[in-house]
Amino acid sequence: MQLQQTQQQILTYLLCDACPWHVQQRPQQAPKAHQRARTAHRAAAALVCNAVAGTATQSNKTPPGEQGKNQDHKLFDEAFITVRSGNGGRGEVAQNGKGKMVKNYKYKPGGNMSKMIWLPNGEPACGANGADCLLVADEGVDTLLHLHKRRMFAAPNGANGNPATGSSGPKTRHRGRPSTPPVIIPVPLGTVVKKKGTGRPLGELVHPGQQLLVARGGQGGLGVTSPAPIHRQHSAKRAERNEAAGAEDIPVEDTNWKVDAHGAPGEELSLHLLLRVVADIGIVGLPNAGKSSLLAAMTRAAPQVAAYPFTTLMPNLGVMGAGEAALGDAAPPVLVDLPGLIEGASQGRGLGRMFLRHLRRTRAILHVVDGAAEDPAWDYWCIRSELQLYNAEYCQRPHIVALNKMDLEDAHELRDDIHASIHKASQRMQDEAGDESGAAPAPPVAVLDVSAHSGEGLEQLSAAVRDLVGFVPVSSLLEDDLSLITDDGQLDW
Ligand SMILES: Nc1nc2c(ncn2[C@@H]2O[C@H](COP(=O)(O)OP(=O)(O)OP(=O)(O)O)[C@@H](O)[C@H]2O)c(=O)[nH]1
Ligand SMILES: [Mg+2]
Repeated sequence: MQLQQTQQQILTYLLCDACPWHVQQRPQQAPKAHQRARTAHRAAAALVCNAVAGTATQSNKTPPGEQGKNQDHKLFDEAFITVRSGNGGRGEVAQNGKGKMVKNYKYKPGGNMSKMIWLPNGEPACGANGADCLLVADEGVDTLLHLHKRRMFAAPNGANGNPATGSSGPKTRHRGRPSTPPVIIPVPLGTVVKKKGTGRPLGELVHPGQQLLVARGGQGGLGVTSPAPIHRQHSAKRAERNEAAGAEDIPVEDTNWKVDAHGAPGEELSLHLLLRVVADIGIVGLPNAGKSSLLAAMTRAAPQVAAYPFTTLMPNLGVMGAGEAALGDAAPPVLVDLPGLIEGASQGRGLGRMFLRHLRRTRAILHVVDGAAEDPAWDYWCIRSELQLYNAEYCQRPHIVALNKMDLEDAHELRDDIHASIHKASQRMQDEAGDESGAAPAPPVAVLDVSAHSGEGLEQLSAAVRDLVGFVPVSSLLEDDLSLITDDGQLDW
């Protein structure tokens, strides 16, 4: 209280006319300069007050509550970058069609070879095409975070046709247009690329190794030869004739042939990249239900696990059966562990809406419920309602309920009751949706007792997940289903 009063007194003094600094900084003639000085003076006053109060001045850019916090979870699925492809290299400009006399390095005294030989000029060399900029779907990249560190990607220019004109490219001549290696920007699977500003979708990368050419390198210039000297003689003679006849000669110099040697410029554009994770199964549940623990137990993924809510802040991907012998022809199911959802998630509470959109490309859902919670059926109902509110289609996808932490005694004893109440909650949701004549949410395909710690029920769960993935026909997983870009070129977000 005392401190606040002192602060207030200092501020009042510094802003009043009695403050000598303030009076000095008040020139009568320049109102704008005075305004600037006054703003600076106020800032200085606030600084002094804060220094007296012992509080550090906080940057305006970061909200006070978020200082020092890791903001990766807000940035991982969106990035803005600028790409620039290389300019085409200059084509070689040969000065005349004649060759030149050069030393014959095979000459030997006493032999029948001449010391100098005539070397005809070769075809002038073309410039190389500028390098392209490509986005490539890379399985080793999970997020767009790396694109926040580097936002500008400029590809190198093509080499000039004539190595003597300072080009750093290939030194071979007359061998066609050499190519310049492209700049490759790795992005995670499921990245949608839009043009910044217009929002026009340029494409999306959903399959490993898929490439999207976002900026094409400029074409290299052509190798050209200057017009033969005879043409120059003609124009000189014409000028002489005109002069003798007293007519004005307008020299017409044809320089167009040089234009062909110029390389085309590259292009530059700004891109908006958005990520929607590509996975077969989305793992959802309340915080601390054991979603990450189950992912770690079922796959080789090593997500962070801790006994506090919101340990997971970004989706974690895991591949079931990675490294095991190939299971027939079917691709191993990919699981994505999403951050915990809470009541009101569909309205944006917790990390809600930020992550619910990552279920967009999943085929089925693994709903993890903490079996040792106070009311597991309510937990189940709460998350199902949020999914229904966010996107009713999510609730129509097939889902498995994994009752986790069944190694704990409380949960084990009540398992039958929990099963019954979960089925009841599911039935209630279907009835409610039926009353409102909306699309009915699907009942659970299976309710399984598991424990990520003891390993109980994990085999059955893995088998059920595989069956579930097989249950959605592979043909429906073709590009059309994964694509967020509709046939008329719009983004179905
Ligand atoms: N006893 C027991 N504890 C478990 C089991 N599975 C997870 N836990 C514990 O539950 C706590 C939460 O586990 P997490 O896997 O981090 O839970 P989560 O659902 O990913 O949590 P968030 O990422 O915060 O949403 C940790 O302390 C785990 O050790 C289980 O099967 N049995
Ligand atoms: Mg987690």
